[in-house]
Amino acid sequence: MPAQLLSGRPVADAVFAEIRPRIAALREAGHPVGLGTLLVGSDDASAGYIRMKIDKAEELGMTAPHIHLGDDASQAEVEDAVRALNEDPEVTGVLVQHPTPPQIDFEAAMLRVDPDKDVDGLHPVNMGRLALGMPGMVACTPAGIERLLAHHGIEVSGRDVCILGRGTTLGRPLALLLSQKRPTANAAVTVVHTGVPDWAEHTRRADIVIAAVGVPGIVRPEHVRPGAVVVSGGVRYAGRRLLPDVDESVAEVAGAITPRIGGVGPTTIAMLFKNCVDAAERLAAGGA
Ligand SMILES: Nc1nc(=O)c2c([nH]1)NC[C@@H]1CN(c3ccc(C(=O)N[C@@H](CCC(=O)O)C(=O)O)cc3)C=[N+]21
Repeated sequence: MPAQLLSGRPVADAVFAEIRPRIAALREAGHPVGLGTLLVGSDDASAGYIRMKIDKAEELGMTAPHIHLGDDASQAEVEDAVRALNEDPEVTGVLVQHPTPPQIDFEAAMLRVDPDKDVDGLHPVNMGRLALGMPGMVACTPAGIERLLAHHGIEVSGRDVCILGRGTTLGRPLALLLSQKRPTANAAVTVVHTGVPDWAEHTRRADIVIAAVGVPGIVRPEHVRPGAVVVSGGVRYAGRRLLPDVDESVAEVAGAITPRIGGVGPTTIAMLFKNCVDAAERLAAGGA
């Protein structure tokens, strides 16, 4: 039986349908809803992603102030730009596009983002809120994956979820998120990584395998139990071609699997905008 395809597009559409009226209501009441983006350097792929986010923001009726600094920007210039976005009342969400040029300390720049405008959910304050189960901005790719599984009716609660990778943008926050006590989470989460040579022993036991590595094709059919749910979350690009962590042949054994294109990616973008609208509503209500 062919694997059920876990498309991210209908999930993203559902999120957009949910936030459109909320954006309209904010605008009608005279409140700003804006995604402020900062791009440092001239990487083509990054410029393309930023363009896509700005176009989507405008299509949703949001403003999208943008700051673009050159390849040779200094740390001080980057942090000044972050401060300008933080202080701009039109900006309710701030995004610093990753990666930045080598002379820039991305984490130090992230620390300067106002946690209540941190739509990427990557600021240590928001990571801390996630770890403590406090309300706050959740990183977009993990939030999108929880939503994707819920949308497609994949039961997560009480089941064995194995996450491959412990990176700060995906594996680490996803493990925190899916172990929270909520109906669409509540899982028995295992995290495997480069320190676990027999990682396949763990993935083979899991009901749900989530790859969050960024190593193309690392997950192969022999690494998953027949019928398991497989989510390909890691992104690596060769030029503009997306190379997923999960090899295409896994579809022959999986019970359900994300497609190479139109899987986790669209849900990530949708959650970015949902975070931005959540932030705008909190700011409109007079603080976080
Ligand atoms: N501060 C920051 N936040 C980010 O969220 C962030 C970032 N920096 N830097 C770059 C990565 C990459 N990223 C993508 C999100 C969605 C798709 C996406 O929707 N891709 C489509 C198209 C795939 C294709 O045709 O290549 C898909 O998966 O179907 C791709 C890439 C967000 N990133």
